[in-house]
Amino acid sequence: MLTKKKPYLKCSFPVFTGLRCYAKLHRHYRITRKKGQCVDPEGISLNRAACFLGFAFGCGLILSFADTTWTHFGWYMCSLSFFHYSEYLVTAIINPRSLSLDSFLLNHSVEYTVAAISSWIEFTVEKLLIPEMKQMNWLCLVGLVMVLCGESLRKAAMLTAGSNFNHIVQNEKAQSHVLVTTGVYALFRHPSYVGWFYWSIGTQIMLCNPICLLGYTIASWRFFRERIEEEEISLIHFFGEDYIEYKKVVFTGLPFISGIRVNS
Ligand SMILES: C[S@@+](CC[C@H](N)C(=O)[O-])C[C@H]1O[C@@H](n2cnc3c(N)ncnc32)[C@H](O)[C@@H]1O
Repeated sequence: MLTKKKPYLKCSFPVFTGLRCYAKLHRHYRITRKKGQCVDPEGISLNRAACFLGFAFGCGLILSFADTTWTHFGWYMCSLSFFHYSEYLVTAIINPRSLSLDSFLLNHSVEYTVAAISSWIEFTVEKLLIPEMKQMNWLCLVGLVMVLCGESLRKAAMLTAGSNFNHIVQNEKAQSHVLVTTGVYALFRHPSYVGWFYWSIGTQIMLCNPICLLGYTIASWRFFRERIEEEEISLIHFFGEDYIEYKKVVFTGLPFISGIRVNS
């Protein structure tokens, strides 16, 4: 008799592939060390990070399609792992010279890690105590749309800025650095920050996490306000009048953030 395959079993492919890659890599690393050969720690860490993200994405897919009440957490796992993986991938396309393990943005800051862990704790505690709170499908869908739009805007900004985009704000102008004012940069002065801001809030709406939603909104708003001011000092220093003119006509894109004040 033919038995129907469970749909979520199809999604287990990335999980097993991720695990197999990780195991192979670990074996290779042990053998190389045993033989006293030179190992490339950065390369090993890169592969580990990529395998880990593939594994997390696969687990997220399984949860999303399985018959469970953890579906929205599955969406969240897919969004988070895709975001970090694609940060590395797009950096590899636009600015390979700056590519490193940090391009995954996994070790962004202690605050970022604490924020992520807090959201997992809030989700689990509320799910156990008030399970119906986590079943507001329409709200989770709003969060998912915010995540998808935020992600697309951020990646569009990175692709538009090309080699002028760097995860580390530059204080010295490279010869090749030019001012970008087209595409999504004609809509917002800081499109990648706008995308990241709404993406991070969207993840908490998707998880129906009221405490983290408030915390994420305040913390990321403050973070981007400071970062934009710092970045604009450098940009004015690099591009002078051209940036001041650009600043006059294009809004930052973030609510109540106007960037550095310029006395004219
Ligand atoms: C992480 S990227 C963020 C770019 C921009 N703030 C955004 O949100 O899309 C930071 C780097 O982009 C550069 N940058 C920011 N705006 C730029 C623009 N309009 N044209 C060229 N480079 C820019 C800065 O010099 C900095 O090194």
